[in-house]
Amino acid sequence: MDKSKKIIGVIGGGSWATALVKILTENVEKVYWWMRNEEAVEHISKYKRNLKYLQGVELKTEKINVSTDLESVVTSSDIIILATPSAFLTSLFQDFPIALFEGKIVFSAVKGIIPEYHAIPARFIHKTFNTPYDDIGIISGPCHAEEVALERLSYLTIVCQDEDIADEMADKFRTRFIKTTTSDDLFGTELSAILKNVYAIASGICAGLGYGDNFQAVLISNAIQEIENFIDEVSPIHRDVKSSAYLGDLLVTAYSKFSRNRTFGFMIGKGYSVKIAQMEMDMIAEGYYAVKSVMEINKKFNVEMPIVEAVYNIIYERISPVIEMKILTDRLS
Ligand SMILES: NC(=O)C1=CN([C@@H]2O[C@H](COP(=O)(O)OP(=O)(O)OC[C@H]3O[C@@H](n4cnc5c(N)ncnc54)[C@H](O)[C@@H]3O)[C@@H](O)[C@H]2O)C=CC1
Ligand SMILES: O=C(CO)COP(=O)(O)O
Repeated sequence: MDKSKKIIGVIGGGSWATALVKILTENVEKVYWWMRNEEAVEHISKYKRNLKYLQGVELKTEKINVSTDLESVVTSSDIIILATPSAFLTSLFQDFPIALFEGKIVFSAVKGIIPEYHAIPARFIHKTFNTPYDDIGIISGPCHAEEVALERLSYLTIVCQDEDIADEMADKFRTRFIKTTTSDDLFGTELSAILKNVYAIASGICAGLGYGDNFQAVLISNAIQEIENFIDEVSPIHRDVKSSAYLGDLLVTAYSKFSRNRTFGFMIGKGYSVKIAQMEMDMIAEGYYAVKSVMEINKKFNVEMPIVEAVYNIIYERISPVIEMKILTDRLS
């Protein structure tokens, strides 16, 4: 098939899916787009805007085929991009005729762990759709949907072990406000993108507790070391964690006012309960689920991860953030 003719389908109706559709319609003639909410579909068709997410973005609806029919979006597309929060993936595909995924390339833009299996999206895709790892890709940052909406210059890292597929997707996402780089580090990039959400929660908690910039710098320096130690242990290949997909994504999430994970952590640092913080945000902080799964996965690898442990203890063991962060300060260097 002519590379440029491959049709893309985006699965998800939130901010990130909306941003990805916006970018794609700069380059391609047709994008299929699935979302759950019929009202949101009608709103897009009528007003060219997503009802609840990135409402400021005027979408090129003449290029978008949006619907709530998941089977038809998958069937119509050659490349499927998953862009829902990780916690909804299992139920979404529970009764789906998996054979429809045969021969499809599947990308994940999800930065979370599927909680039921403690599985990263690449593994979920491989196991659920029988997609070979060479046909699985990752779209990573550093990139916040809100800045894409504003067309502020952003960089995406497109990851696939098959170099041709990575190049092809990088072409489709390159626009006047998006630069793209490629990588073949499927597992390392994905794990790093998941872990940085936990560190962004830690950063938010510390900011909420009143720790200053000096401490934040130490926290994030230690965080990138935890990331490096963990991903090198789980997926030992040569990589440079100073690259944007690792360190850059950590920095943007830990410091940006747009980060849901940081905001969630900030509220906890300010004394909100986990439940109230989640209700207040009305958006998903992936790190909430990820920290539990990382603790579980790490039982096998035994990497020293004091920041992950601190966030877990605060969120799941209900240990006071003041006490837990005080203990953490003695474990950082
Ligand atoms: N927003 C961003 O800047 C970026 C987000 N991501 C990742 O993209 C993924 C999606 O995040 P966002 O779009 O930002 O989330 P969001 O919080 O903006 O939207 C959540 C979406 O989940 C949907 N949803 C809620 N309950 C559902 C259910 N039971 N079943 C199916 N869908 C349900 C909502 O309708 C909405 O479409 C996450 O893994 C996130 O880490 C990755 C890079 C950037
Ligand atoms: O992954 C992101 C930026 O690269 C988005 O992070 P948040 O989910 O914390 O907003």
